[in-house]
Amino acid sequence: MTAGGFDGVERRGLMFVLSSPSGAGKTTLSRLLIERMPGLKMSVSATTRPMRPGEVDGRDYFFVDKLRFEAMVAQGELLEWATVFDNRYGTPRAPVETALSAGQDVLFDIDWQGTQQLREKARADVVSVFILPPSAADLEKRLHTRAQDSDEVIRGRMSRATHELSHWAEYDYIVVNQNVDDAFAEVQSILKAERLKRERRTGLTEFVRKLQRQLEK
Ligand SMILES: Nc1nc2c(ncn2[C@@H]2O[C@H](COP(=O)(O)OP(=O)(O)O)[C@@H](O)[C@H]2O)c(=O)[nH]1
Ligand SMILES: Nc1ncnc2c1ncn2[C@@H]1O[C@H](COP(=O)(O)OP(=O)(O)O)[C@@H](O)[C@H]1O
Repeated sequence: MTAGGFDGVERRGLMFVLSSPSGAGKTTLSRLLIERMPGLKMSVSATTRPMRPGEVDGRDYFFVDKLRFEAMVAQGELLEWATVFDNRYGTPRAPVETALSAGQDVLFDIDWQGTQQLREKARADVVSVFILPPSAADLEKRLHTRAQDSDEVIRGRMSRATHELSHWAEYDYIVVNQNVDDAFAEVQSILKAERLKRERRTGLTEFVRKLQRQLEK
């Protein structure tokens, strides 16, 4: 898992995880990150939930039926998986491994159960961010303005928010998404700083040795 650093120092790729109660803004922030941060690739999950208007199969999710999902689990094709809102969600393993070994970082929009599983598998390579809404009223308003779920589904998502929220302390960073631009700038700073962590920069010894040789001349 060696990535070419932007400054010429080799480093390991990282797994950048965003989680939040539904409606807090993970999808919005993920899209901005993918658009604006070179070297970052989205992990597209498989799900058994129905497609929402505007979603595209293979871009937003791989929409599969229960049988196909079970087969993916049985064949070890998923890096992690969980049941959320009575639907199954899971991360296909192969694209993540390919991206990391090609020197890219991978972005995950997954829940706390998936984050725990990734952490168990690759603690040193996981950087996790929990996104909070500014208030419960804002969260509900956002779920309504997204206008993609029925009132009943929205009620379900609101009541699950309390449970999701209870996992905030398991995350490395907490960002309050009041204003999208500010929240994006914060998430972007986290990624930029994490890319510079010494332990991840496997090429540092060689880089510094080269500098020393140049200085000794
Ligand atoms: N563990 C796990 N959770 C996932 C995965 N994909 C999506 N999720 C989570 O499932 C939850 C529901 O996602 P979704 O139905 O798209 O609704 P959203 O919360 O409005 O984005 C969110 O908390 C996602 O982060 C996955 O591959 N694994
Ligand atoms: N800071 C914000 N202020 C106002 N609306 C927002 C903000 N961030 C996201 N939204 C809107 O809230 C809704 C839910 O956001 P989304 O990114 O789909 O959340 P999640 O992926 O966490 O469920 C969307 O309609 C989105 O445009």
